[in-house]
Amino acid sequence: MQLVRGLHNLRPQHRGCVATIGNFDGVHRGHQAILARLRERAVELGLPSCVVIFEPQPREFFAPDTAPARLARLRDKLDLLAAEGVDLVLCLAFNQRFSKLSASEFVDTVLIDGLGVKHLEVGDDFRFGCDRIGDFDFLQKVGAEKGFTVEAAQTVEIDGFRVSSTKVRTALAAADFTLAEHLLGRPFEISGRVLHGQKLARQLGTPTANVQLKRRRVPLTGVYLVSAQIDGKVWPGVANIGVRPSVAGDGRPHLEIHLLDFTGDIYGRRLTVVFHQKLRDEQRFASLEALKTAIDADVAAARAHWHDQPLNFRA
Ligand SMILES: Cc1cc2nc3c(=O)[nH]c(=O)nc-3n(C[C@H](O)[C@H](O)[C@H](O)COP(=O)(O)O)c2cc1C
Ligand SMILES: Nc1ncnc2c1ncn2[C@@H]1O[C@H](COP(=O)(O)OP(=O)(O)OP(=O)(O)O)[C@@H](O)[C@H]1O
Repeated sequence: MQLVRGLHNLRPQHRGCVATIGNFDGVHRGHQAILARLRERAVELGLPSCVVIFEPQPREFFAPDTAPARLARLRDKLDLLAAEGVDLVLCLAFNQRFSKLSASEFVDTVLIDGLGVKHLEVGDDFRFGCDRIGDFDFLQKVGAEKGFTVEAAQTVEIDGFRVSSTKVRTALAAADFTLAEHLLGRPFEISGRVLHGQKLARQLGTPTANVQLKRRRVPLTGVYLVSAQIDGKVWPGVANIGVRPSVAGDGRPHLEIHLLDFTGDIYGRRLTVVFHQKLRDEQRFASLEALKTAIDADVAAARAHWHDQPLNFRA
């Protein structure tokens, strides 16, 4: 899969494709259904498939303080799109100028002049352009004039509600990992590189791996039973994700994992953390001793859980 950043980096060989547009945060089962259709159309027409995404996502541009947390990093999104058989990702900078494009200008600039789109696949509720008039009917009309076809994918529902990134966030906030997995079509996970922490954890008696989080907002906080994959091997553990109110922090969220009975050095390595169950909310403790007592209890709870339910027997 090829990644092209910005219209100016498109080359003549990128013209003529089947495309879809959206945030694709989490690449959930609704997204997967659209991507399957995209793949089918690409094969039928003998053209490459292209997904147009935005960085930042439009809501992050318009309302940076209230935009929801991302479910996945850009890098994860690209990996997931590649796994869905996408040939090309066009990543457009959503900036002031871009936000002012009308639906017609968007079609001309991106779809016609940029990509030479022959077929467009969209969700039934898809809308775009500063005037928000860029919906399915509009696209069909313009497509007929400018020489591309448009198809609206049927809404993917699970248990009677539409699958959406928003719904996955709600499931995560409620620590409903079974529902999140159902919506995503895979368990919810966060991956990142292991960084050096403040080395306080050792003092607290519980060594932790600090996983780099690049964003200021996370879709879940608290203490969780987790499993972590390192170099293809899976370890049971317990993790805290949050701002660590008991220690002078930088106000940014941190993900710290204590892997049970693990002793290796994993600084700099990539860790993938799967969340299984919430133990408690993150708390502000008055002293390090109180924090240590709570963490010891979390580790004991994790030990008991993973003893009763070893990882390889988990459904
Ligand atoms: C299982 C577990 C639970 C934790 N719970 C909390 C908590 O409730 N409140 C808090 O402020 N920090 C909590 N922490 C984070 C600790 O404050 C953190 O591990 C400690 O500051 C060490 O940081 P360092 O690795 O950067 O040295 C928790 C950590 C772990 C591993
Ligand atoms: N459940 C679904 N069924 C069919 N199409 C969907 C579904 N969810 C999203 N899509 C479509 O996938 C494309 C990308 O969706 P996008 O990521 O922008 O929205 P979303 O998943 O609904 O997220 P949010 O909850 O943030 O609105 C759009 O064309 C959208 O209409």
